[in-house]
Amino acid sequence: MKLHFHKYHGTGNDFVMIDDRSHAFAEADQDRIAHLCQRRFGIGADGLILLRNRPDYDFEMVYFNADGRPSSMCGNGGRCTVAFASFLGLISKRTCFLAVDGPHEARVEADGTVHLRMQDVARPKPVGKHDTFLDTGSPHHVRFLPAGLAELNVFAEGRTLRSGPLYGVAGANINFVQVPANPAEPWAVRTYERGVEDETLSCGTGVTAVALAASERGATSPVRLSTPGGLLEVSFQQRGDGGFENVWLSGPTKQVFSGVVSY
Ligand SMILES: N[C@@H](CCC[C@H](N)C(=O)O)C(=O)O
Repeated sequence: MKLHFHKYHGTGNDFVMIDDRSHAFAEADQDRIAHLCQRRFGIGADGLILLRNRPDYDFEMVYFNADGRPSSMCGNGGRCTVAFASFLGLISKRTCFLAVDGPHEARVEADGTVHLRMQDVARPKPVGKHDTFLDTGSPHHVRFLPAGLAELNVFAEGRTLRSGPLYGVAGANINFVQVPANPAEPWAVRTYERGVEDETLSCGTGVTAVALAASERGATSPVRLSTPGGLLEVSFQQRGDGGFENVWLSGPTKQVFSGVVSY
């Protein structure tokens, strides 16, 4: 059998994108999804996304991590799926689609910039002097560092925290942030992603968590965040109960190539 696919990235977080409006893709075959995401034996990606028809919405996004398992929300993947829907001619500038964490509004610009509305987020939960937990559609641990982000072994430190007693078997994504001298400057972020089990170049729900947590350390909306894969921006409003609403994640998307794979 032959599978047509497109490859997208959002600030270096890359995805195999499949037009599955016919619902023909065998999503239960997790070994196959993992194989397609392998960087040497497959196409190579941090995750695989199915774009499907969904009554009452423009489309549905179904997300799998590189390990082949379905997971929680992927912010960069959501932005790339909006760009893909625009490429397919399913939407014009504005859309409302369904993802695993509920409905999302989004806007796409002619240059591929996508603005994605995230779900409201509950008040950050401190889990240490420099550490906070937030669920921005996916679970995120945020660790603030005074310095040394560039030299940090994100793989080793992230893997230890991800599988530690705080998060159990389900685990969490681990974000390391360097506090800028001026809170208006970009906040530098590196993320260890569960389900990829490695550092990725960028994580959308991760930078969203960082921006909201950084607001308790002097950052004001919109917060700019620099990842190894590029710049993202998060805007938001804080609620009276310490949670956040009207949360938007914005940044570039790119279709890298298209192809056909035999399996
Ligand atoms: N890269 C994503 C997050 C994808 C989900 C994550 N790996 C998990 O399983 O929690 C993003 O851009 O948000």
